[in-house]
Parts: sequence; C-alpha cells; structure tokens
Amino acid sequence: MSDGTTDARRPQVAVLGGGVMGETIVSALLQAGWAPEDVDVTERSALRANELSERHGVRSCDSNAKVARRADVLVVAVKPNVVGEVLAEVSPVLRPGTVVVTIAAGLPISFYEQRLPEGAAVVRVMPNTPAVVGRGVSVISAGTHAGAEDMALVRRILAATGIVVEAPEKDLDAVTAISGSGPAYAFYLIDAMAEAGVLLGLSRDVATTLAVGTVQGAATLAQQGGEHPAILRERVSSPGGTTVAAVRELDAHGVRAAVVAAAEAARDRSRELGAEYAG
Ligand SMILES: NC(=O)C1=CN([C@@H]2O[C@H](COP(=O)(O)OP(=O)(O)OC[C@H]3O[C@@H](n4cnc5c(N)ncnc54)[C@H](O)[C@@H]3O)[C@@H](O)[C@H]2O)C=CC1
Ligand SMILES: O=C(O)[C@@H]1CCC=N1
Repeated sequence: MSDGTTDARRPQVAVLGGGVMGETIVSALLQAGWAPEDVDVTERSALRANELSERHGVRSCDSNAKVARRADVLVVAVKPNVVGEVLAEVSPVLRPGTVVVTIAAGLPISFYEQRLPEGAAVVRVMPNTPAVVGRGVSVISAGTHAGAEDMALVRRILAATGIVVEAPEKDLDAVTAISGSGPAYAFYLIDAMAEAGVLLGLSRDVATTLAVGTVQGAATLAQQGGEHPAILRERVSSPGGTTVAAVRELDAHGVRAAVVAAAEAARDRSRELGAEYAG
C-alpha cells in the first residue's frame, strides 16, 4: 500500500487497546503528523475510551470490528491473551491491503498470519515505555507478506517514539528481554541507587535527583561517546579510589550474573507466552 507520503490524507490507523502502549502509539501518530480524525482507538473500558478521546481528540469506541473496517493500518496493542479474540473480531472485515502491526509480547507472526485473511501484511514490533517521552527503542520484524513500503510506513508511525531498529523475528524473544523489559531493569537500578542515598543520609529528593541524573548522563555518554561501556567504567575508577571499592561489591554480590539471569528469564517467559497462547 501507499505510505501516504503523497496522499492528502495519511493512512487511517486503528489502535486496538488503549492502555499504556496503545496510548503511546496514539500520541506518536499525532506527533508524526497524523490528524486526530485519521486515528481510531478501541477500548474495552468506556471510562478509558473517553479519557483517550478527551486527551488526544481521536475517536474512541469499544468495537474492534467497526474501526478495522476503515483501517489502512491496524495496531494490535492488547495483552497477548486477548489477541486471539481480537483477531477473530477483525479478520472477517479487514480490507485487502490493510497492514496489521502488533506489539504483543511473545506471539509469533505465524499466529496472526494463520488467523488473518490470506496474504495479510503483518509487522511485529517490540517497543518500550520510554517511547512515552520520545526516547524509546522499537524493534520491527516483517511478516511473510510485509513489503518495504509497509516497513517504511511502520517506521513513520514509530518515528516520534524514538529509535527504530529492524531485526529478524527469531531475535524478538531476546529483544524483548533487553529493550522491551529493559526499562524495568534501569528503573530498578535507579530506585536502588536512590534508596542507597537515603541510607547514606541524603534527602529522598536529592538522592532521586542524583540517581536519575547519573543514569541518564551515563546513558547519554555511552550513546554519544561511542566507547565501550567497560572503558567508560574504567575512566570513573581512580586507582585505589571509591569506584573500584564499589564495583568490587557489585561483583561480589553477583550483579552482572543477576542481569544475565534476568534477561534469560525474560526471554524464556516471552517464549512461553508464545507457546501458551499460540498453542
Ligand atoms: N508495557 C510495556 O512495557 C510493553 C508492552 N508491550 C505489549 O503491549 C501490549 C499492551 O500492553 P500494555 O499497554 O502494557 O497493557 P495495558 O493493560 O496497559 O493495555 C491493554 C489495554 O487493552 C484494553 N483491552 C482489553 N481487551 C480489549 C479488547 N478486546 N478490545 C480493545 N481493548 C481491549 C484494556 O482495557 C487495556 O486498556 C501487550 O501485548 C504487551 O505485551 C510491548 C512492549 C512493552
Ligand atoms: O512485561 C511484559 O510482558 C511486557 C513486554 C515487554 C515489556 N512489558
């Protein structure tokens, strides 16, 4: 399909499920230049539907089939256990050429292709929550019938959410473990650092400001400096100084091994979700 670059109107997008990630995508669409009337969002909760319409000016309703009928792009943003029933509602009414984009964790592209009309273009995406502030990471994988134009369109939709990286679907469980769930690991570290500051006698406000600013600054340095994180860590570590004393404790408490084990557990859970719901 056309990606709408030369069309007067951008492709009509329907976001099914207006939770944390669904709302983020609605807001990214508006930032990327979509008009509110070209965006539909569905919600099981009427209260939430009204909230989304009031906040973003988009149309909201509780009928997935109704919005799917007019959609050029359908974004599936419900929980993995609901995806099957949502596809059963929309599949009979989809127009040929509609691109189906899914952000559900774990479910493979084949799950969608088996339930959608023959030849449907499916693009699987793993975003993350910093997308809310335009600093997200999204990984996109093409389904059997998704062409270069479809992938370009998905990139445009996600443009306002942050970085977009393309990867083969076989990598998506690992991607989910690193960038999908990864913000939680970073928040965990920030929380622990702030708590440690309080333990050492700082006020909670100051400790939190220091922890957030330090993690943010370190991430920016790692991104912009282009140097290996181990080199950047060495540069903080003066001989016989405070940092080596601290890092020795991180090693002694197995923090590196814990991060690896956490990522493996997330990858395994992503596989399980796929097996559980795709059956
Ligand atoms: N939260 C995160 O960090 C990430 C989530 N994901 C995926 O995004 C999807 C959504 O996750 P969240 O936004 O966190 O969940 P959420 O629970 O905040 O949002 C889901 C929304 O779907 C609505 N809903 C439920 N059944 C529905 C139906 N039949 N029709 C329309 N709406 C319905 C719910 O009322 C809820 O508002 C999940 O599949 C998850 O795996 C992917 C990457 C990151
Ligand atoms: O925890 C989850 O299942 C979702 C997918 C990646 C981040 N949140």
